[in-house]
Amino acid sequence: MPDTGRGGARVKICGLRQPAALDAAVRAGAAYVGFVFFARSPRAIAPADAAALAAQVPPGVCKVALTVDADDAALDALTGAVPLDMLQLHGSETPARVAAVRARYGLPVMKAVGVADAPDLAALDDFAQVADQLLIDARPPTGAELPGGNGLAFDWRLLQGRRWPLPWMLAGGLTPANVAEAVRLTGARQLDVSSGVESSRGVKDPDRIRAFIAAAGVPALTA
Ligand SMILES: O=C(O)c1ccccc1N[C@@H]1O[C@H](COP(=O)(O)O)[C@@H](O)[C@H]1O
Repeated sequence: MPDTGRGGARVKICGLRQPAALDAAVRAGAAYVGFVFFARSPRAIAPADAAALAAQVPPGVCKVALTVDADDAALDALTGAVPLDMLQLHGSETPARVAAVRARYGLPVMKAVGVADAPDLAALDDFAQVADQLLIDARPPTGAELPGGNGLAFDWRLLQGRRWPLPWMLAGGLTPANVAEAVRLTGARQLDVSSGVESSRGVKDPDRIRAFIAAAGVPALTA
C-alpha cells in the first residue's frame, strides 16, 4: 500500500460500521480503515455490509480485516466477499499460522501482540520473522471478553529503545487526548484506535475521528 505522503503518523481507524464514520476517517487522512469480523465484538460487521463500505474507500487507503483465530473456511468466505488489502490477526495465532495465512491468501498480514510487561515483548521477535507488520496492543485483562478493543493502554515506556525490522503499529487505549504523548514516548509512526474515537461502545464518532487524526499530526484532505 503506497504511503499517502501527507506527513504525521499513519493512522488506522478500526471497527468502522457506518458510512459517515468511514467518510470522516478517509477525509481526515486515515491511512488504514479496519472492519471487525469477530462476532463477540460490539464492532462486528457482516461481510456483505463491509463489502459495501469497502466500495467507498479510495485507492491508497488500506482496507484491513480484523479476525480472531479464524480458520481457513472463515477466511475463505471473508476474502471471497470483501475486497481487502490486509489481514489483521488478533487472536492467539502462532507464527506458523501467520505464515500459513500469508501464503494462502497472498495478502499482507499484521499480527497483534498483547503487551502488559517486558517479557511480553519477546513474542514480537517471533512474529517479526513471519508477518508483514506488527500491531502492539495492550494485553487484555484475564477473563476479558475481547482480546482487543478494550480501550486499555499499556506502559508505553516499555517500547522505548525497541525497534523491529518491519513496520509496526501502536494500539491500546489511544485517544485524541493521549495520542501525542504516546507518539512522543514510543516513536510510533503508525497508530491504531477503536474505543477512543467512539461516543458509546461500538459507535464511532466522526468528530472524535477527526480530532484523533489531527492530534496524530495528519493534515486533512482539502478536496
Ligand atoms: O475492536 C474490537 O472490538 C476488537 C475485537 C477483537 C480484537 C481486537 C479488537 N480491536 C483492536 O484492539 C486494538 C485496541 O483497541 P482500543 O483502541 O483499545 O479500543 C486495536 O488494534 C483494535 O483494532
